This record gives sequence, C-alpha cells and structure tokens, in this order.
Amino acid sequence: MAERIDGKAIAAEVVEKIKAAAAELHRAKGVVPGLAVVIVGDDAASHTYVTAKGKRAKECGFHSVQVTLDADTSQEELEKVVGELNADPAIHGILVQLPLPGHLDEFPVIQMIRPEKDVDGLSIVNAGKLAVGDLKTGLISCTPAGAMILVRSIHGDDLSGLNAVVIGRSNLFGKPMGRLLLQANATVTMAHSRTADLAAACRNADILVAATGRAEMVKADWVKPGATVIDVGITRVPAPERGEGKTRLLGDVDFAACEPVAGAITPVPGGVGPMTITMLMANTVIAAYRAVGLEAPRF
Ligand SMILES: Nc1nc2c(c(=O)[nH]1)N[C@@H](CN(C=O)c1ccc(C(=O)N[C@@H](CCC(=O)O)C(=O)O)cc1)CN2
Repeated sequence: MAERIDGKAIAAEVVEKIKAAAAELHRAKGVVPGLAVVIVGDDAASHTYVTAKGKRAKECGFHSVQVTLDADTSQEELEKVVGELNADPAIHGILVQLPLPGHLDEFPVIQMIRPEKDVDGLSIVNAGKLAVGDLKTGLISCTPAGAMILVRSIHGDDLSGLNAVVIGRSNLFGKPMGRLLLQANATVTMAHSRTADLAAACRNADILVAATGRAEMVKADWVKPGATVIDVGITRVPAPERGEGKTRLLGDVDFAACEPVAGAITPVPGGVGPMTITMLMANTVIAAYRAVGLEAPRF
C-alpha cells in the first residue's frame, strides 16, 4: 500500500515557517506583508477559496485586503482596481481569483500586475523567469510550487534519473509544474488530451502528476508500481449516501484503485489543495522581503 502524502500536515509546517519569516521582517524592517485578493462575481467555490486566503493571511500576520467586484464589472473597472493595488506600497502581493466571468479577458488583467507583486506567478515575466531557471527573482505559481514540496518530501531535492510525467498543460499548473520538475533534474514528459496512448506514457513515470480536470481518469494500470502519484484534480460530485444535497470531492486519480500500486500518493481532499493557499502566503512574504531589498527565505 502506498504512503499517503499528507498535504495538510506539510502545509501546516510551511505555514509556521512563513509566520516566522513575517515576524522577522517586521522586527528587522517594520514591514508587514500585504496581500490583496480581487474577486469578481458570485462563484461559490471561488468565494470559499478567497475567504480561506484572507483568513490564512491574517493567521500569518499579514495585512489582508479583499476587493469584491460585481459580476457585471467591466474590463476597465477591473484594470483600474489592479492599477491602484500596483501603486499601493502596503500591498506586496496581488491575486485575481480565477476564473473570471465570461465577459472579462483575464490575460491583460494578469499581465498588468507588476511582476514583483504577481504572487500567482502567472505573468509572462514570472513564467519566463521559471522557463529560464531563474528561481531567485521570479515568483512561482502556487499550486505547482506546493506540489513540488510534496514531491520533495518523498524524493528530496534532486530528481536525477527519475522520469516525471505531467498530464495537463495549463499556464496555471501543467506548464510550470513541468518546468519545476525539469529544474530539479527529472526527465519530464508533458502529456495531455492529444497524447497518443496516455496510459502507456504514464506507466513510464516514477513521478506521475495528474491535472486532467477529469475525475478519476487515472486508473491503476496507468501507474508504474512504486511510483509517486500527485493528484491536482478537484471535482465536486453529488454524494447522496452522505445525506440529501451533500457532495464530495474527487481527484483526477482513481485513488482506491491506484493506492495499492503506487509507492506514495496524495489524497483528495488533503493533498495538493492545502498547499495552494500556503504557497500564496509564501510568495507574499517573499515579495515583501524583496520589496525592502532583503534576500527572501526559501520554503
Ligand atoms: N488566481 C487563482 N485562481 C485559482 C487558483 C489559483 O491558484 N490562483 N487555483 C484554483 C482554486 N484555489 C485557489 O484559488 C484552490 C483550490 C483548492 C484548494 C483546496 O484547499 N482544496 C482542498 C479541498 C477544499 C474543499 O473542500 O473544497 C483540498 O484539495 O484538500 C485551495 C485553493 C482555481 N482558481
């Protein structure tokens, strides 16, 4: 049976380091890390995540701002808000919660966030820094940064000789995850919906990272015996067995089938998810250190 990678426990350890780093920054420079999260519209899941971000920021001792905009906010109004946050010296990190309502174009909004405040790591500047291996001055997208900490908890920092397969090629997760694995010396295959024989590609993986967006797509015969399986999916499905109107979360990996085959595996919930918000706090404290010319801590 695989070792379960406890994302909640690992996230809690990282949060303690972030709190200590924030306290040290305040002691040394009188600076409190400031995080602004912008949310547009009424999507219930997005509101849950944004509330959790504000709560966690306060727990870490940060200055936390939430900007809530109506679902019919225009592109110009949203960009004005981001411009004001760019200019606010008390704000070191800005995140625009995704997805945005359909009439808004997320690309120009994300690109106008100053790269040094882009704690989601989604700007071309930060994506480019990661692509060329500049981890010292860039900011890395939170979910892949968190997933890498889970990988490191099993394999250490050097993945030399290991084959890693990432299923999914989004800017938010798949592409940066592939680059982080490569940076750690893994031999990386980027697989996706157009890959011929996805199952065969996955069976080659010592580290298999699933971000397909399709619940329980990864089956036991996709997993190399002993492999580390990192599940980034979250799909909410009805769970009438838990009571009327109840739901539960499924990952992209068929956990019950894959757990006996894998060497280590993340559960859903409680695996990669808790690392996402934690790494947002890590990026905010890193941005605040850099803003006052101090070397940022590593997490
Ligand atoms: N601007 C961004 N938007 C979105 C991101 C992001 O990184 N930046 N990621 C997701 C949503 N997300 C954070 O925003 C997020 C998703 C899941 C979790 C999490 O803790 N999941 C738990 C389960 C929670 C539950 O019960 O619903 C888990 O997997 O254990 C945190 C944050 C899309 N938007």
